[in-house]
Amino acid sequence: MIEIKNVSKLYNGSKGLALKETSLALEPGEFIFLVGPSGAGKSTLIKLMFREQLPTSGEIFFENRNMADYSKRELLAHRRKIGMVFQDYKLLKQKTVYENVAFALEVLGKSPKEIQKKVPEALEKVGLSQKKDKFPKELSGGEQQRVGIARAIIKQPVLILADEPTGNLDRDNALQLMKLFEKINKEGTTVVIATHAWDLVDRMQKRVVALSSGELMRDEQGGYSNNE
Ligand SMILES: Nc1ncnc2c1ncn2[C@@H]1O[C@H](COP(=O)(O)OP(=O)(O)OP(=O)(O)O)[C@@H](O)[C@H]1O
Repeated sequence: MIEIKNVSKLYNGSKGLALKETSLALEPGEFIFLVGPSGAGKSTLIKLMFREQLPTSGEIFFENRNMADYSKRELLAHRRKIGMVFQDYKLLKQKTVYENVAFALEVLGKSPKEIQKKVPEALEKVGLSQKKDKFPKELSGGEQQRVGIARAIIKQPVLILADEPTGNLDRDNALQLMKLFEKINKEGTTVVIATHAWDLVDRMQKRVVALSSGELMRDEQGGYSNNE
């Protein structure tokens, strides 16, 4: 699905490389944790996959197309295929749960009929049907992130990129969210999660890609660290 080939990233005005000659292939249907200390390059890798950033050197292929060669239209199409989930949820405060999720389809120009059908399905999937008329400030952190996930999955993305999605949640809520990501993955969506939550990574037993100072240190199935 995504092939990252020998990619380095140097941000403007920065001295050191955020990513150093990193290569990585993601297959459709995988569930991958990106782990590593602060500044390791996890968010950079996610931004490159969304094409929010371009590599300084190396290439990234999405479904066999070099992402650096995208036209404007292809870039939009790329982003439509990807659902983003953020640590701070990024919900619209003045909109209800229903309206937040509907908005993701409105901006894609979908018909009211399709929106009316799909929003309840997405809310059902994340267990928030009862809270559809609440505003974000009336929800717990875990519930707000479920709205964030409903908003991501309603586009029926092939890939979900989540940057520290459980960073603001307690352990129980965080585990429930990971289980929700697992359910979505089992239904066919590829999932990539950057996280510091080593205990959850240990518990989930998925593919773990570990970065340190921009370098890929480890890539294997299992827990957070390799000395267990
Ligand atoms: N926009 C930017 N401009 C300059 N340097 C940046 C920028 N974004 C990130 N960096 C630098 O790139 C390196 C990698 O950062 P990145 O955010 O990818 O790490 P991370 O593993 O996601 O860290 P964290 O766990 O703290 O989110 C860091 O040294 C960081 O300071």
